[in-house]
Amino acid sequence: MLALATDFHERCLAHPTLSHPFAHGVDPAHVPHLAAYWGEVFGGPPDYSRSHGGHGAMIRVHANQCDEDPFSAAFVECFDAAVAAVLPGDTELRAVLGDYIRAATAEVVAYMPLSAAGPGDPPMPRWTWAGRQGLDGSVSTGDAVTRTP
Ligand code: HEM
Repeated sequence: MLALATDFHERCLAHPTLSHPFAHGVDPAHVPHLAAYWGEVFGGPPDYSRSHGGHGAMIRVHANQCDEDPFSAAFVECFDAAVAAVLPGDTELRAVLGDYIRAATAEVVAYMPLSAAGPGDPPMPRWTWAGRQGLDGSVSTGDAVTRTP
């Protein structure tokens, strides 16, 4: 997760669209925070929830920033490229990570408008080989349910 977050963040800083939100200067702990967040989403220890306020805090970092979304496509593009550069060339892994980042980006962007209501205290999303895991343990993301857990 640290390797993925490091590669991904370098791509964001180098991207003509994504460099702007980071131009004010970035917390040096951003990459480890991102790695901890993704680690928790993919079944690792709940470090981000314990130490950084959980999913709601992550959403709030991005909330009420702007009414337009110039970022989603670039964010997904950088993530897909980082996955290809850092993780094994496994088709199923790439597919489920691709599903994940598109869903996660859509959620973050939904809170970006200046007038958007806050997220409250949502649970950390959990993703497995079978896609997003529901609070009741069910899974749901289109064809992802056919994958071997
Ligand atoms: C949609 C485009 C997005 C943009 C432009 C964006 C930009 C940013 C920026 C500027 C920061 C603050 C960095 C700092 O100063 O420390 C940040 C923090 C963060 N972002 Fe994003 N982000 C986006 C989407 C996402 C998504 C989809 C996720 C999760 C999948 C995410 C996870 C995080 C996390 C975990 C942090 C660190 C928060 C902390 O320090 O606790 N971001 N993001």
